[in-house]
Amino acid sequence: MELFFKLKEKIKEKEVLEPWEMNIIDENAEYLGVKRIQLMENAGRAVYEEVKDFDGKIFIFCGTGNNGGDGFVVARFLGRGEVILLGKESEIKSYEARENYKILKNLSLFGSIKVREIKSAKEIEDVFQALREGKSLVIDAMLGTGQRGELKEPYKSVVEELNKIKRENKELYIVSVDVQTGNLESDLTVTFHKRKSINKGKVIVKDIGIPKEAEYIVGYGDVRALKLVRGEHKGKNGKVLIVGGSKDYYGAPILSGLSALKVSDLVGIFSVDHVIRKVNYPELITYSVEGNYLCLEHLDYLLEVVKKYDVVVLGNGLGVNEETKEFVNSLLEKLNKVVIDADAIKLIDYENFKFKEGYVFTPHKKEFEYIKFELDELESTILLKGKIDIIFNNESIKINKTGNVFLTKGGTGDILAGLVGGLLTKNSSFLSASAGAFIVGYAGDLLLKEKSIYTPMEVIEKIPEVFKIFGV
Ligand SMILES: NC(=O)C1=CN([C@@H]2O[C@H](COP(=O)(O)OP(=O)(O)OC[C@H]3O[C@@H](n4cnc5c(N)ncnc54)[C@H](O)[C@@H]3O)[C@@H](O)[C@H]2O)[C@@H](O)CC1
Ligand SMILES: [K+]
Repeated sequence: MELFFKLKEKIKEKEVLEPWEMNIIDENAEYLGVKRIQLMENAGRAVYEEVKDFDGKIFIFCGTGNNGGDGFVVARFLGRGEVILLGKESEIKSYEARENYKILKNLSLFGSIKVREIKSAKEIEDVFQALREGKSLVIDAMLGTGQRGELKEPYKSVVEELNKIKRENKELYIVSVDVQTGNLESDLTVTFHKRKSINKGKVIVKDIGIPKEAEYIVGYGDVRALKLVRGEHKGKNGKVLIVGGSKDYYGAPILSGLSALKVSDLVGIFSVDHVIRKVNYPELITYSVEGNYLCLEHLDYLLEVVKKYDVVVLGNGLGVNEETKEFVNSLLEKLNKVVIDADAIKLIDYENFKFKEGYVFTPHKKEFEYIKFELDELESTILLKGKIDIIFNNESIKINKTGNVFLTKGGTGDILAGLVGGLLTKNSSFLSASAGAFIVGYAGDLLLKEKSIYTPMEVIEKIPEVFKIFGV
């Protein structure tokens, strides 16, 4: 942890977050044990505090996601107003939002709070009419950080109509919860934790009890943020080429390859024939060259093969010969997306090396000492493996605490490198490294609950279960 604190001090804290980054932080706050319903309560209350003195009509427009959930809480605190749910109760997505909606329905018996469910904007012409005249407040709890792409109906028409009315009636105030829905022209946005990149106009940032630590821990938020196609639609993931192995080591590249297969459509292994002869998995495509170690004379063929792949995983079982060193350095000059593991880390000529953004280094403590870098120029991501893994680059840093002592055995590093390679085909270096470390550690933790000893192959076979647990 000492190194983590040292690095963290030098990496500038983010002032503004992308919506997807905030989604990860929300989920990782939950991973740390902060209940989502607590955060929703605080979020709703924070908005209420800003609007409680309003003395006109109040309409609370709520979506079926958690932004809508915040809106339900605002309504409860206000104790009055008309809640318009853009959808049906059965479409409310989370347990937390549903619970808060149920409360409103109970309260609506007493009449101060009204609740309506709509399918289309046409059904609330009377509401729009009421908004055209006199003083009123609209709480926009339609969509939050989960909104993607163009607005769909009924959101699109509701936002268009509200914008139109807003231009006609100067006494209509619109307050957005967390972020504006689409291009809604709100007067104020009350956002949570930190400012979001999509916030526009006047913004107030409110603390809702998300701990700062949630920004620095890897959790299932990272796993769920992955772009990864699973199940029957598989075929849209990437292609990974494992480059490693030598006359002395053949197991390492095979483990990397089998692990990469769990998240990729196609995995190839490029190695010396001694290794390729041992690959008896038909799922792995093989490219064989003569010799004991990979060296410069194999480079032209490799560069031809590489064209068919998205990511290279380089290093496992390569050996540390002088001729392999030239091979590694010449190869890296030509490649942009590479997981650099094991021996490759030791072979890089750091004096003449560019830390490209698409590189992920996966050293353990000893290998880490070889890497010579200036932190502010470090565009590549380093995943330093240990009891607690540290994942960092010049912009971000996190720690991962999944995993147990049995994962320090041979083989696990190869599995991690292969998995990160598979993820890197479609995801950023930092997210691939973070989620990869979490998944392999978690797979090991699941196994440890079942038995006292387990093998690397069992870790690989556990990977799909980890995805299933976290709904990926
Ligand atoms: N996750 C958490 O821990 C917390 C979340 N909070 C609130 O939850 C919000 C995020 O919640 P969600 O992730 O549920 O996201 P949203 O509330 O933004 O809802 C996302 C849903 O809306 C739909 N949608 C997405 N894009 C759309 C589009 N273009 N047109 C129409 N519908 C669209 C999709 O069905 C998607 O599932 C935050 O902005 C914040 O307000 C707060 O309650 C604080 C705690
Ligand atoms: K909103």
